[in-house]
Amino acid sequence: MNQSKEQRILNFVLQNAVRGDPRSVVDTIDKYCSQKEWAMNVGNEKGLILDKTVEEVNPSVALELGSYCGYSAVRIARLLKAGARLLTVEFNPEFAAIARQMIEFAGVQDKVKLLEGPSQEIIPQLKKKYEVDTLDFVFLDHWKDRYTPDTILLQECNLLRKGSVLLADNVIFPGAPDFLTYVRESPHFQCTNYPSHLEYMQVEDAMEKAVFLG
Ligand SMILES: O=C(NCCc1nnc(-c2ccc3[nH]cnc3c2)[nH]1)c1cc(-c2ccc(F)cc2)cc(O)c1O
Ligand SMILES: [Mg+2]
Repeated sequence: MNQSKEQRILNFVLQNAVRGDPRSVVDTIDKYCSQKEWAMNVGNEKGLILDKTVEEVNPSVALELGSYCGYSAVRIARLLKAGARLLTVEFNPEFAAIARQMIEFAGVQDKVKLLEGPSQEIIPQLKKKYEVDTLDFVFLDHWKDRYTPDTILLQECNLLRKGSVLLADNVIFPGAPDFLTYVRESPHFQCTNYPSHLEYMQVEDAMEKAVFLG
């Protein structure tokens, strides 16, 4: 049975990147996905916005919704200080299996915990089961119609504190219009838009940063 695109991406990394070197894993995925097969990694242009935001926040506890192949989990984890951790949520078992191997190969497995399942089930478990107090940083990159309900759920579960930073991918393409309306009209969020492009394409996209005001 022939391989999935995600398996081909992983194989290309295993054969061409440097084990234990997160930067080489990220660059190798970008090389494959810009030259051979497009895939929905955040990519290097939006990846730089992600990097700057993670460096600014310098989170002790970060959450990612939508692991996919592990590209952004590796990208985030490589910037985390000693003792900091990233929880990443993936719904699709095939994607989760690929992401686990990608994270392991990059050598960031001690900083990253991949939680398999729907975000709406996992978010309410973060405090008790995963010993989270509050989240310093949340990267939203899962199904675009889940951004708003999960942002509401994070608040309901008291997982955000004054200054918690949400960063959302794809707010223009494929688009998350209800999320933009929700955070921009909410008195509890201070929003900033970062125009960019869809990964590996010349299509307009953007990221939205929403800082929780408490
Ligand atoms: O759908 C996307 N990303 C989501 C994947 C995912 N990986 N994991 C999940 C998950 C994880 C826990 C969940 N819990 C409940 N739903 C869940 C869904 N979702 C996505 C799509 C595109 C895209 C652009 C142009 C096109 F022509 C087609 C597509 C670009 C992007 O940057 C994306 O991020
Ligand atoms: Mg995305």
